[in-house]
Amino acid sequence: AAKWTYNGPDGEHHWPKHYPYCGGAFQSPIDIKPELLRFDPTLRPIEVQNYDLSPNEQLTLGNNGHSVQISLPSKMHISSLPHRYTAAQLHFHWGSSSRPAGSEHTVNSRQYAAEMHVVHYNSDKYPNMSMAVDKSDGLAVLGVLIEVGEFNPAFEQFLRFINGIKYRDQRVQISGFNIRALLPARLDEYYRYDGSLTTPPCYPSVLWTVFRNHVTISRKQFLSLATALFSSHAQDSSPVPLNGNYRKPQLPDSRVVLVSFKE
Ligand SMILES: NS(=O)(=O)c1c(F)c(F)c(S(=O)(=O)CCO)c(N[C@H]2CCc3ccccc32)c1F
Ligand SMILES: [Zn+2]
Repeated sequence: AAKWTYNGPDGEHHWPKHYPYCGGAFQSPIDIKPELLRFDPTLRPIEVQNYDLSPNEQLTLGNNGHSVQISLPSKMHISSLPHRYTAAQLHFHWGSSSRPAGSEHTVNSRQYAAEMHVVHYNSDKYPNMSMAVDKSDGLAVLGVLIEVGEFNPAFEQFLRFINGIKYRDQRVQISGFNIRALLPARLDEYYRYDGSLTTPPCYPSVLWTVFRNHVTISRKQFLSLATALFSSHAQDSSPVPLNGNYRKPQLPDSRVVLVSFKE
């Protein structure tokens, strides 16, 4: 696979050269703006199962060079969609210490400090992520907007280990914790649209759910996310900081964004 970055000669404007879907339709993220919205009374609250993991379970926290990710056990799933969507991993997109604006989705052009994505695949139809990732009904991603504010104890459950994965391909085992606590309180208020992976290969395979309400992390927590990691390997002579790992909003084309709430 060709290497890709968020800036420079391999940055997002060059992605379509090696990853044609990145230049195609139904791309994510988008700017969620009023003229795209349509209230849909049939949109039910999101229901997640088995997100409250025991501390006796182990999760892999890793730096994959593009983001910090946590692998998730397959008992975790979304039960309120037409098919069962089984959790695969969660990861983040963020800005930098000098520019704490790094969410991928924007709301009325407002960019948040960061964004969390919980990636699930349609396990009713596909045996694993790899088989689902390029299918139009393959993936469902939960998006959570993150703002700097109150300290967030749930985020601390993995942030306190971040210095163990400073470099690309480093991984550590961490104890399970309540992944539901990373989500906002209200799972009944969200934006819904058909979109894509926001990284190469940008397959248009994602049913996006972006929650209306953001969560907060403290400035110290944001700075550890935004300054601890490198996209380069530990032995590389010139370390490359990992920040600003967000794709810019894509053209909505004729897409409608369904909304589960009225005001
Ligand atoms: N914003 S996003 O939700 O579109 C999205 C990412 F932004 C992102 F960085 C990753 S990744 O795996 O950490 C690195 C590049 O694939 C994935 N990973 C997905 C895509 C392919 C794949 C295969 C197995 C497990 C997870 C993923 C992703 F779905
Ligand atoms: Zn993502």
